[in-house]
Amino acid sequence: MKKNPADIDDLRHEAESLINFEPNHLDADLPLDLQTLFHELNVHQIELRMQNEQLVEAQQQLIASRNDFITLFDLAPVGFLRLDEKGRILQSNQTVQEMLGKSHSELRDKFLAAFIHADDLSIFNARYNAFYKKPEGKQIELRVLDMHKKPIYVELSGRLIKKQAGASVDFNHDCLLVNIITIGERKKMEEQLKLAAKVFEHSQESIMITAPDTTILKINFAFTAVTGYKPAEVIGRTPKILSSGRQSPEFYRDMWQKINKEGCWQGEIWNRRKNGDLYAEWLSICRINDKFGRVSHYIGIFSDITLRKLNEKQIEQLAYFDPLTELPNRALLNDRLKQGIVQAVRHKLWLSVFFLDLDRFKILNDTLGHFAGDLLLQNVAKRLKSCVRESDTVARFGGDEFVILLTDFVDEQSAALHSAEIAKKILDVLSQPFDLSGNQFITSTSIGFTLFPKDGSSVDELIKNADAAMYHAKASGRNNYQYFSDNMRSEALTRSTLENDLHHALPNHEFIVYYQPLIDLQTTPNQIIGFEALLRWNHPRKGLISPDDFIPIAEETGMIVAIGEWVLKSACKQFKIWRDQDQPQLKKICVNLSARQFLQNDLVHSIRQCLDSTGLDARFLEIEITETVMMQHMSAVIRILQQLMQMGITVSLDDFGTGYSSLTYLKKFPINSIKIDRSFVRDILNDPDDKVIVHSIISIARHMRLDIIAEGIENKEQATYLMQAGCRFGQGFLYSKPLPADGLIDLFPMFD
Ligand SMILES: Nc1nc2c(ncn2[C@@H]2O[C@H](COP(=O)(O)O[C@H]3[C@@H](O)[C@H](n4cnc5c(=O)[nH]c(N)nc54)O[C@@H]3COP(=O)(O)O)[C@@H](O)[C@H]2O)c(=O)[nH]1
Repeated sequence: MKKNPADIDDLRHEAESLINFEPNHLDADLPLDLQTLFHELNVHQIELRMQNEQLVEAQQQLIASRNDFITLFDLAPVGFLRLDEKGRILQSNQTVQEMLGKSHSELRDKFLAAFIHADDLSIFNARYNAFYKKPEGKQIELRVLDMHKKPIYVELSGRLIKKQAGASVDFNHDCLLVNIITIGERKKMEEQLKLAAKVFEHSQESIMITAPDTTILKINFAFTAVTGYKPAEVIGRTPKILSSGRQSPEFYRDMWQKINKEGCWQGEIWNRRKNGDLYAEWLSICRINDKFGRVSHYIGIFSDITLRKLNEKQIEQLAYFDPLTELPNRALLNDRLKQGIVQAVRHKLWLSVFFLDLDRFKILNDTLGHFAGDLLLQNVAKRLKSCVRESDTVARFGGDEFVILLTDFVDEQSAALHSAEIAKKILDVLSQPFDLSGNQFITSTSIGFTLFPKDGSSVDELIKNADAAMYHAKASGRNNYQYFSDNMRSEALTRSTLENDLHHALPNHEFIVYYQPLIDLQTTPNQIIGFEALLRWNHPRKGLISPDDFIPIAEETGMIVAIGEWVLKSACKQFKIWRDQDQPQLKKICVNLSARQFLQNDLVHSIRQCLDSTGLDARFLEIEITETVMMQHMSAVIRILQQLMQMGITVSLDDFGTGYSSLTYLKKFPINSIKIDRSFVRDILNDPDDKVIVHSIISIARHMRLDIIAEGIENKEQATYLMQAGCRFGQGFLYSKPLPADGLIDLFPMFD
């Protein structure tokens, strides 16, 4: 029976009182020996009883602690297995049993291998022996299978238990106590960390991780590739090592303010590589907080955008700058003008727009070549820039045309005054000789300028008006400047109305082709050998408009291509009708082609198509071109003319004598006839110069075996003179004004 602590204390007191026994207290009847013996017996008995009580107590404690241990062993949050040398399970705790979904008896004497995932068995088998013998410091990671054969990641660690002397059957031999913990979460974390590490290392973006004080803790490969710095060279230092000095302290202050306020910042930054080169990076910096909301790290991620920036710059350069002169081109000029207008409106300021055209630039190009022409344009660009402020814009508008934008004038008077001064300066500077690779060249320029807001409110209007003023400068003898006037405004208005109306003329069938007969002067009576097709515009409000008034607009706007095609087709069709009316003396129909038509890609193809569709034989068609057309696009024109000639078409050179009239050109160009301009015919009877010119032209043409046609013959005397001078063909009011096709029938007997 278990004594409670109070009983034990009683006994202990009883024993102590006996131990302290003194003989004079004992029963005097008993001999002293006996009394002593009796006393000792009592003491002994009490001691025995005490020992027994203590033993019982110790046994009870042992059982309790064994039970406690078993509870602890079973319910420990980690699994325990006792394995023998072969890996057989000797004992398992409840945690393992629950993990594997097996009872103790189902596990007992089974090999642990039976519960391991097939793919991990080889690891276990290969390592168990060594693990058993010396488990210290070793772990085996593998997957065991639960009751549903689902793999669970576990880590085994162990301790060898040597057999104990006097141990129970279970422990009378060596065994391995294996500790099993599930590591599924840890594995997941490890996988994620591995993945993150791989992403970090192999990222194309450069990454740098810093401590809260911006000390660099880690960088990746891409960081080294971009900056040239290896980890050992930057870890422990701050990103200042990359600083280029290009960003201001305010820039960095704003950047850090944003990071600390919003958590992230991104933007473009210029830094310096280890080799000293500057580079541009697109950088994002993010603040990483710990669970208490304090900064734990900063992560900087950047990519090198230097090449992209260079490309962008080149593209921008190409898109907005003229490659030859490096001046802003039309697109940038438009942009600057728009901005200038906005600013001027906002601050009530005035602008001035100059339009410049070099005088006789084409002559230089043709005489000294394109290289010299390019050099001149480059030098002109430099000189123009030297005449204005840095904030003004000098742009190349195209060819030999420049536009200058002057800004920030406080009122009209100062704008007009300064513009006039600058115009004079430009005229002076550009009239100084240019040294073009050793060749001295003198040029001049014609300038027109216009003011905002007085003379125009839009970019187009301002340029158009400045251009109109420039034309007036040219017309006033070149090498001067003109300020856009109200007269010019009404001219510009008329022009823009006409341009607008011209767009509708073709679809509204407002064009008519007139024909002027070509006469053989040497036949009696003079025979009509063909016609020149001359376009008329029957404007709905203004009536008949001369081609001189609308052909230049059609040229500039490009409408001439469609209009020219229509004229060609109408003329060919009409001439075919006349030919089919049994008129064998009709040998040619002449059609004027303008410069712009020569620039279209498929001119030859379109002429061929026209002949095919009208059925007119190519030998009846004559193309008229002016010297100006020939000069502007020389090689292209020669090529096209050759192709036309191969088709059987003839070519005549119109307005001869009014342009450059270089004899070299005459030799170069494939032509069949020359037309003497009517300005020489008009005064031929009275003006000795005109006589000389006409005689010279006829003589040249004869030598070159070219036909000669004199234009603008208005009286018989002129006709007789020309005929006697050797001119075979002519046209003019003497014979007929240009008329519509049906008007010609009544005039000439051959049509009867
Ligand atoms: N690209 C194209 N140009 C064309 C076309 N149609 C005409 N034009 C060109 O327009 C210019 C003006 O032509 P137009 O007003 O028709 O004048 C022609 C004649 O009317 C005029 N002429 C003819 N005889 C006389 C005369 O005795 N006296 C006098 N004062 N004028 C006369 O000459 C013009 C013919 O010019 P040309 O072409 O040089 O032979 C003119 O340059 C036309 O070329 C077209 O469809 N496309």
